[in-house]
Amino acid sequence: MSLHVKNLNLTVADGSTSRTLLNNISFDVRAGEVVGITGPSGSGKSTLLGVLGCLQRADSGSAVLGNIDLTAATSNKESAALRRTHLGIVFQQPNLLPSLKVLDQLLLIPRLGKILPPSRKENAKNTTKALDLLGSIGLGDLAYRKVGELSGGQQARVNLARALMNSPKLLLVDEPTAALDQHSAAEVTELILAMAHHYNAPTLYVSHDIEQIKTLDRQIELIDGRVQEIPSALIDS
Ligand SMILES: Nc1ncnc2c1ncn2[C@@H]1O[C@H](COP(=O)(O)OP(=O)(O)OP(=O)(O)O)[C@@H](O)[C@H]1O
Repeated sequence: MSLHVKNLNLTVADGSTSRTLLNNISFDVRAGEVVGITGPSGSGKSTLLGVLGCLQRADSGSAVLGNIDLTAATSNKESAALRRTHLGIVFQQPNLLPSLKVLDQLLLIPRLGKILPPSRKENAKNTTKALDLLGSIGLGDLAYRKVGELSGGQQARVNLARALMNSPKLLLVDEPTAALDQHSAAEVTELILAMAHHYNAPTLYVSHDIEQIKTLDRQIELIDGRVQEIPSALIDS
């Protein structure tokens, strides 16, 4: 399914005046397409991801994923349910639990929002899924290692695998490579592209790292909360 963002606006109070963070933002992302979002610091990139990730509400406009309106949630509970069922979010700070094994870190995801522990059958199914996922991102051998013992690049992969545990229909990625060297950054970006294509999930990838952004399917620039789309010919030059 594709993402259609239409006329998103968000203005917040800023002392005695107000500040427009999102200014009539409209764009589409096709299923499986990875769109890089660049722009100066403070231009609204993380705010946009926050609105699409149901972490923040826009004042007006819509973001429709397939036939699901991500901006329609009216309570935190509804927003959390949308995130659990439809969204994969990769934050810059993974906030992984260092003492947990990699596999157990992933198995926390299907438990979110549930009171009862999973049945034996559910647990077996989730474990198979998590191990498959870890295998597909090159961490199969580390499933039983503690997260805190992994390198930064490996933790970034766990962060991605965790976001994919619910087979998201939209993937939102905020500065996934900021703490990585160029080699690890390129590997993580390649994986994000591969996974977005594999899950056919429209993906937004916010970054200041122009080397990584250049490898994505398309690029959008935000300036003062407004979209400026860059034609691919310019990205190549
Ligand atoms: N709730 C809020 N109230 C007031 N100002 C806010 C609020 N949320 C964000 N801002 C401000 O809005 C601007 C946009 O923030 P945002 O984090 O979206 O920018 P960004 O483009 O992601 O920046 P960076 O590249 O530095 O991460 C910033 O100046 C920020 O301080």
